[in-house]
Amino acid sequence: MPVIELNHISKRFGKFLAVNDVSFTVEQGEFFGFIGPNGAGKSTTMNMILNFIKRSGGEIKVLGKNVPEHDLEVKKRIGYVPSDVRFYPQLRVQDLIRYTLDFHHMKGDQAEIARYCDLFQIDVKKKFGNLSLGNKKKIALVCALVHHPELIIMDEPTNGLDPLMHARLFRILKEKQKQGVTIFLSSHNLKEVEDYCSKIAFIRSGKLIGIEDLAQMNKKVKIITLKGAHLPIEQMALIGATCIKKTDGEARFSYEKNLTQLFSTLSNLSETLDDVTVTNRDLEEQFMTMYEHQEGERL
Ligand SMILES: Nc1ncnc2c1ncn2[C@@H]1O[C@H](COP(=O)(O)OP(=O)(O)OP(=O)(O)O)[C@@H](O)[C@H]1O
Repeated sequence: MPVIELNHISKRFGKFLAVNDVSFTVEQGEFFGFIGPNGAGKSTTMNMILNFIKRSGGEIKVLGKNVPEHDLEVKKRIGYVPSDVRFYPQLRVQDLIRYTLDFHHMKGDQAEIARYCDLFQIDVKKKFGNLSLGNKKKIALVCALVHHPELIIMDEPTNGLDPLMHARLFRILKEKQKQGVTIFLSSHNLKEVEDYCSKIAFIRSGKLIGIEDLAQMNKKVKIITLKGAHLPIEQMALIGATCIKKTDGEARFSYEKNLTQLFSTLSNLSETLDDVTVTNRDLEEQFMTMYEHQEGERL
């Protein structure tokens, strides 16, 4: 069952088209990544999914319900972690957690809350305004979890978290996913997206430029590195090498075709090469390939 359905959604700020005809679907239980460079339209898209801002066009369904018609009903079933966490600074953490539960008309599972606070090393007596950036983020994470949401939407959730807290957060998220919770993660930390997401949507200048199944994506494209005094760049380009980068004594390129042809060409050149390595393309390579040469880049 789809948990998020975006159909040709767009958002204009005056004349500026921040999100342009974006459509995709997130299925129940998926760990879904949403990535793109700064200003690509990620937060704007999430703000429309959450009905924090009105869309200019298109249709949105969350948990099978039309947004904004079922706004409150849908919001009660979502946990949200904003990139910039803002709560009333005078409130103590324990009160923030209580107010979150009140909003959801829930008492909350005290043992579970204690476990989260313990895992994230949270002092519930402290005032929110006195917390560090990472500790503020942890409060937002706990508030996004305590009401047992069916969908968790996170905008840069690990910004400010130390590596231990980072690992603990993803342990909790994996547990949630096993229970059938859907996780929508927008992050510039490509390693975490690669480690945890199974599907990724790529956005650029407001437009969706691809949706990839991560397991397929990484196997499909190989990254080849050649070392040697005379590098056969022209021959490689002729047999289908792309994104060729050459530095002194080293050439690196992407290769999507049949490896047999590559290896047979390289074996004829073996005397001029010192080393050849073949690896699966990782998400960072994919990101660089997709975004390095943006046409009409907007700033
Ligand atoms: N309220 C607004 N008024 C005018 N322009 C806006 C508004 N909100 C966002 N924008 C613009 O829309 C574009 C998309 O912004 P958005 O915050 O969605 O990007 P993002 O992909 O989340 O970027 P980042 O990775 O830097 O957080 C940007 O050019 C931004 O300046």
